[in-house]
Amino acid sequence: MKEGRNTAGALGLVLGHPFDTVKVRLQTQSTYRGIMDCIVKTYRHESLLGFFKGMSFPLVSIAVVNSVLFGVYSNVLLALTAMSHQERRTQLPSYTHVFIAGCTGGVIQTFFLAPFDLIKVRLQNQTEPRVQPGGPQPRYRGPVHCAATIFREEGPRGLFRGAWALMLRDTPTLGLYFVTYEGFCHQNTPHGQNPSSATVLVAGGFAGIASWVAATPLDVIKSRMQMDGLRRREYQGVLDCVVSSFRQEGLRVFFRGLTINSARGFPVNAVTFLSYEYLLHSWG
Ligand SMILES: CN(C)C(=N)NCCC[C@H](N)C(=O)O
Repeated sequence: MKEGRNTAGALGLVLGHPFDTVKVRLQTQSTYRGIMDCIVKTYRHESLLGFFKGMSFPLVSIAVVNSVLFGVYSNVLLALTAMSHQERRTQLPSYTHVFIAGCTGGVIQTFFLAPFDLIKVRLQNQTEPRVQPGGPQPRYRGPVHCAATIFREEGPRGLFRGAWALMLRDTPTLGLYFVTYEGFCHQNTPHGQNPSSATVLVAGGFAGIASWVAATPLDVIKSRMQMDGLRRREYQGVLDCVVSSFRQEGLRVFFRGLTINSARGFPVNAVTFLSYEYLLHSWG
C-alpha cells in the first residue's frame, strides 16, 4: 500500500517535471517568447530528454521533503490545539493555528529542499543536447557532479544559494496551502466524518493552485537567485533581484510561470494530500 502511494507521488513528479522545466527556463532565460516557443525549442534542440533534466534528485528527495513538511505541520498543529487528527475532524482548529503550523512547516522544509532544488534548477537550465563526443559539454555532467562543482566553486554556502528566496516563497504560501486544504475539506464533509477521497483530491488540488498562484512572484526570484553566481554575480540579494527584475521587465516578470505552476499544482497536490490522509489513517 505504502509502495503504491510512493509510486503515485513519484509518478506525479515524473509527469509534472517537463512542465517544471519549461517554467524554470521561462523564469530565468530571455530567449523564449512563451510556453509553446520554449517547448518547441527544447524538443528540437534536446529531444524529449531535455524536459526531464534535473529530475533524479527531486525523485529521491521528495519522500523526505514531504515527510518534513507534513510531519512538522501535524506536530505543530497538535502542539497548538492539543487535539489529535481524529479530534480535529469534529472540531476544526482555528485558521490561525492551521496557518502558523503550515508556515512553520515551510520554514523547516527549506533547509531540506534548498540544495536539491538548486541542483534541479541548475540542471534544468542546461540547454546542451545529449553529450556527444566532440560536441558541446554541459557545465554539469549530472546531479552529483553538479553538487560537487557548486561545492568546489561556490563553497558549502553555495549549495544554499536562493534559500532565502525559497523560504520567503514557502513560508506564507504553505500557510495558505493548509488553510485552503482544511477549509475546503471542512466545508464539504459532513460533521464528524472523514473527508471522502474525492474531497481530499479536490481540496488538495485547490490548495496546490491557491498556493502556487501566491508563490509565483517569489518563485521567479528564487529561480533567478539560484542561477546567479554561475558565471558572474548579478544580484546583491533578494531585494536587488526583485528591483532589477522589475526595472528591466516590468510587473509581468513576477507572473512568469503562473499558468504552468497553477496547472501543475492541481494534480501534484491532489495526489500529495491523498497520500497524507492515507498515512494518517493507517497510523491511526
Ligand atoms: C506553493 N508551494 C511552495 C507549495 N505548495 N509547496 C508544497 C507542495 C509542493 C509540491 N511538491 C508541488 O510541487 O506542488
